[in-house]
Amino acid sequence: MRIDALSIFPEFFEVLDLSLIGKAQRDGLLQINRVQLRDYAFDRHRTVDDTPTGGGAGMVMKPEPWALALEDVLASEGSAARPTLIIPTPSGEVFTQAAAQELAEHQHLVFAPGRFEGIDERVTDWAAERFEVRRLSIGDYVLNGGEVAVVVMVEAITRLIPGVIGNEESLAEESHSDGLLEYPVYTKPAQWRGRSVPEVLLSGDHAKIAAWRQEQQRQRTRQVRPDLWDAWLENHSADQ
Ligand SMILES: Nc1ccc2ncsc2c1
Repeated sequence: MRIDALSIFPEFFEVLDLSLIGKAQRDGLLQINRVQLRDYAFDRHRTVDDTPTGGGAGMVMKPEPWALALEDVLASEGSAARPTLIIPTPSGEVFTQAAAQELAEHQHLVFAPGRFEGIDERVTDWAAERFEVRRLSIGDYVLNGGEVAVVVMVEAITRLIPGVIGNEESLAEESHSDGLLEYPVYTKPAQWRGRSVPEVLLSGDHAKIAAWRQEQQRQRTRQVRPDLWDAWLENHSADQ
């Protein structure tokens, strides 16, 4: 997979050179290009924003630097396939594990995180003629920009690429991978500050342990995320 991450603060993406995502790049499973948007602003101050047309507070990101940067990405695109342009925005569809799993199948993802009050809307319309455009939100709260959302989405997506995390089996048992929250985990010592590991986990009975873990997932999901629990029940009504 190739990823292009465009921003006026590309330093945010240096964290992706760490740990498993960094190793995946070194192993050739992944290529992440960081692009400085200001390299596509050619006035003396390399301006990327301007006042909102129609008035209002703050500043809006100018369209031209984005179009020039995205055209360079397209020019360097090796395959005939249209790259997927992900615009992180609080007004987008919610990014979920299902979205991460779908996007992990794509060969080329381009991220265009805005700052200020957002990017001139015409960039989205222009890009839709050249990319598959997805406007995605990581949740309902206020951020100063989309760069941290890019880091969240890149980690969630790229960890699903075969070979990126050593233990592929663990993927199947994680929160949201099967629609349920994950079960509680324990390790040694069996007794810690007066607290014991659940007996069943010491039984060696793998069937009992699996059943206990499944029940823990269901209880935790029902208590903490009734929305997920209702969806899970709907999808598993035949099992009940
Ligand atoms: N404020 C805010 C909230 C969610 C979100 N997702 C992608 S960019 C963004 C910005």
